[in-house]
Amino acid sequence: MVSPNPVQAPPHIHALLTRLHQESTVQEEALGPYLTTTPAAFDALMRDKFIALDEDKCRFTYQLALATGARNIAEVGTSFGVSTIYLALAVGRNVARLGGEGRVIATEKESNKAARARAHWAEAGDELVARWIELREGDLLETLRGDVPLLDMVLIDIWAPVALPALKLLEPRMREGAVVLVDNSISSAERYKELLAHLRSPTGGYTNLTLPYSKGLEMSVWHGAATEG
Ligand SMILES: C[S@@+](CC[C@H](N)C(=O)[O-])C[C@H]1O[C@@H](n2cnc3c(N)ncnc32)[C@H](O)[C@@H]1O
Repeated sequence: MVSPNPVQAPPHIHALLTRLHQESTVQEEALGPYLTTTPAAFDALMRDKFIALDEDKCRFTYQLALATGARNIAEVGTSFGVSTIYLALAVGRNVARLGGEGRVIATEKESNKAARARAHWAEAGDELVARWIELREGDLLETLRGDVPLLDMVLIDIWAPVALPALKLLEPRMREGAVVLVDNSISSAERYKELLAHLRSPTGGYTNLTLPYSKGLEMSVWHGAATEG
């Protein structure tokens, strides 16, 4: 028996998510292994690509956000905003259940991608999705420097060189027990090796597990202490 979709949302949001995942999958299959010479060439190649988090991983992320009551989530790498929709749906439900405030801090450096993401969130609707998202446009190593609430969850779905610096930037704002998810921790283990070494170090402040999704999904729990500010 196939497991039902855990995501609770009206039909137009399910239709949107199905369409966006399909577009992303078709693009990635056409892309093949992407080897480019320079970071600039890589950025140019990726400027019109989704590279969305896989649908099953998005559903897991949504479930995890509900289970942990996550109300403040940082998304490191937003692109056209697919995984963001799942995070926003979960944050909205958690705020309705637990009270208080909550938001998904989304991050995207490409302005065309940020515009497409905003259009997708508008299509999903303000009530359930758009109102829960604060998109920070620009290099996230700058945009995440200030005004970060105490975080319950961090989703890292980003080009490898930015991943560890982004996590280190956010660690002082992560609550004890915050969950960090990193996509492609098996397939990109070499590119992510510094990040994974940090997450897996016995003295790094995390307990860590590699989830056996296609290409891997790293799930780490932070046991360090957030600092004020
Ligand atoms: C793998 S995609 C994110 C996919 C998204 N999580 C989803 O499921 O739809 C990574 C995105 O991070 C963006 N990015 C890469 N480096 C960045 C940086 N330094 N600051 C902000 N965004 C960056 C890229 O432009 C790209 O759109």
